[in-house]
Amino acid sequence: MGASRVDMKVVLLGKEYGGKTSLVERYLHDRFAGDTPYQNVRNYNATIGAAFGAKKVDIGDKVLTLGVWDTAGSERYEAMSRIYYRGAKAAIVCYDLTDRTSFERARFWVNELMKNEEGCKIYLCGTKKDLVISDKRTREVDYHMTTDYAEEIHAEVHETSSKTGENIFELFTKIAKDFASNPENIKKERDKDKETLDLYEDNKKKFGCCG
Ligand SMILES: Nc1nc2c(ncn2[C@@H]2O[C@H](COP(=O)(O)OP(=O)(O)OP(=O)(O)O)[C@@H](O)[C@H]2O)c(=O)[nH]1
Repeated sequence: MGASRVDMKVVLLGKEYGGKTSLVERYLHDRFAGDTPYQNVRNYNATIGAAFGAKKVDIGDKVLTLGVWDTAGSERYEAMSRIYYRGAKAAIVCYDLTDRTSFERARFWVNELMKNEEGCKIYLCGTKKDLVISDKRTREVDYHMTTDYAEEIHAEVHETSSKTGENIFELFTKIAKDFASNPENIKKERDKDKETLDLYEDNKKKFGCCG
């Protein structure tokens, strides 16, 4: 595997202020910007356009490189987010457990994906779990409602906290394992490797060298 190759594309979608960037930051860099004083409800760093990061995941018998696209939740960037989910093998559709309306937005993205991106596996992700554990009254999205919906759309539900790190590593590892266990993906990987090898052999024959 080439050093810079990404094995699978993962995209994050969901309402603004829903916790996508924090999830990615916790996963890629093990940090939480919400701890800094300038981060508050009125003045958080909203994503503009989209951001990209990559990380290697060891899933036991192999190591995969995940390319993670964090999209902007603002509806102003909706058209742009559509560009970013193209070709994604997994989508983490985020909703904020303390904001009922964010689940409506999650349903919107699920419909989009089901219509346009057949090969993309959907992971529903309820964010900010620490807030609903410390103060149960703040929960606005019922867990059983989300699992019923997930069953309907053949997705799964993960509830995470970027503040504490709960379930985040597990979520991305599950995504990588699901990808690797799908024979379709393995076949595509083999075809890709074969193409590279064929090109290498062709070049060797043509130029008598190996580039
Ligand atoms: N307590 C707590 N706060 C969180 C958590 N995740 C995110 N936040 C806070 O929620 C706010 C929004 O988080 P972001 O990660 O920027 O949300 P986003 O979905 O990327 O927002 P957009 O860029 O607008 O799409 C920030 O103030 C975060 O600090 C969490 O797990 N727990």
